[in-house]
Amino acid sequence: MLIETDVLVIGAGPAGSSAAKHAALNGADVLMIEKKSEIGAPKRCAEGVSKDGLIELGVEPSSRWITSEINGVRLVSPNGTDVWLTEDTVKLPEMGYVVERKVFDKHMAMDAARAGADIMIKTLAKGLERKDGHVIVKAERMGEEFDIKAKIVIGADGPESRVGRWGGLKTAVKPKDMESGAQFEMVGVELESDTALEFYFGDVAPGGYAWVFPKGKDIANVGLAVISTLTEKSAYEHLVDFVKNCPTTKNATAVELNIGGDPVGGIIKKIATDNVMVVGDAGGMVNPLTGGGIISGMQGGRIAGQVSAAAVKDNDFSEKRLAEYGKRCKEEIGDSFNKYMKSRDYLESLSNEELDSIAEVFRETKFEKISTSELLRVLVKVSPKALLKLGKLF
Ligand SMILES: Cc1cc2nc3c(=O)[nH]c(=O)nc-3n(C[C@H](O)[C@H](O)[C@H](O)COP(=O)(O)OP(=O)(O)OC[C@H]3O[C@@H](n4cnc5c(N)ncnc54)[C@H](O)[C@@H]3O)c2cc1C
Repeated sequence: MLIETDVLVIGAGPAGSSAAKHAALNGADVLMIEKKSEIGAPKRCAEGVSKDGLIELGVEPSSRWITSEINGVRLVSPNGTDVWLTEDTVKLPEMGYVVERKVFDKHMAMDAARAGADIMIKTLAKGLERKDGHVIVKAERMGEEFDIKAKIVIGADGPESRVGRWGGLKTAVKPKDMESGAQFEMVGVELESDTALEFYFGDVAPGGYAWVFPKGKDIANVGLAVISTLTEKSAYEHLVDFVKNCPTTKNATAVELNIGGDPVGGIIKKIATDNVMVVGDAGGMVNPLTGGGIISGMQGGRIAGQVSAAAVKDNDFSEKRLAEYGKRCKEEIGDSFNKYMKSRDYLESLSNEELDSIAEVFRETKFEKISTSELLRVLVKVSPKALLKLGKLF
């Protein structure tokens, strides 16, 4: 069997669905394939998304996939000192809603289908080759093997992406830039507030942080991410210790376990070549500080969809034509990642004691509104290296 299409999207996560939707809206014939039988499940995500991000993407919030609305954060230092900030005081990425990914992802795939994209579930891409200016992708569904001929392939196949590599892109992520995440969805969580995201810093999660994201009165995603080169223990072992020792979770029960990688090294240098583009986690479109990649992946997907459809109209699928995609991703997403990368380096350099002193000072400070320069002024008071590491950002 041979299926022909203009644009083939491999992977129906948020980035893939966004790419498929925008390629279809811009006139391309689009097929999206997904290896799993249920789009969005199992999740590998704490499910936090920003309201502003959804608005910017034109996605209407829906009670079908919102589990809780968030209006603040609780930041907890290693000795338990906590700082509460509300959304009126500070704008934080990934703050707005905690969603149900298995409903959210399906909703985004439905949007792509409504825009005109075809979807094949339970369909695995196994490899690709270029032939006569096109790409032939080997695929398998329910034991049947077949070929898909496409003008452009968009690899939206997540953190363990193989599509880019098949197409000749260097998508491998260095271990120091790959966070390992482990998370329980838990019930019986004794939340201080069911409208605030909780973040825990320090040795609980070397190179990352631990989180409690509420999904109901006593339900939450409780997880953490670590950089494996900075710790002897696995993310799962850190998580078990965290849950046992954290007052919020020590009496809670897990009903789901999620394990997954999160590439936090920024967008890979080259994200498009002849006939092939990568998007979302596959292209490193993850906020290096927070590890959040839903919104940025969807933004990348929108650009990939628009550029691929325009390239189809021009009948030009060359690396040169698709370079517009890399350029726009850098301008619209990548440049903002640089400051998050520096903030992550700074955070990583702080000892437990320094984190505790910063938390103490923040607790005492009455912030009207935290501007970045105000934040730096307070940080420099307690941690002079803040100026060194972050000074040029503000
Ligand atoms: C523990 C953890 C917590 C996180 N928390 C957050 C958070 O709170 N907020 C946030 O914004 N981000 C979070 N992230 C990151 C977020 O989950 C990802 O950035 C996001 O899912 C990326 O979307 P994507 O579409 O690029 O990839 P994915 O969502 O991974 O989708 C890729 C899809 O491709 C499919 N696929 C793969 N290979 C093939 C193949 N060969 N053929 C067919 N289909 C294939 C997969 O089955 C999958 O459905 C977290 C990540 C982790 C690990």
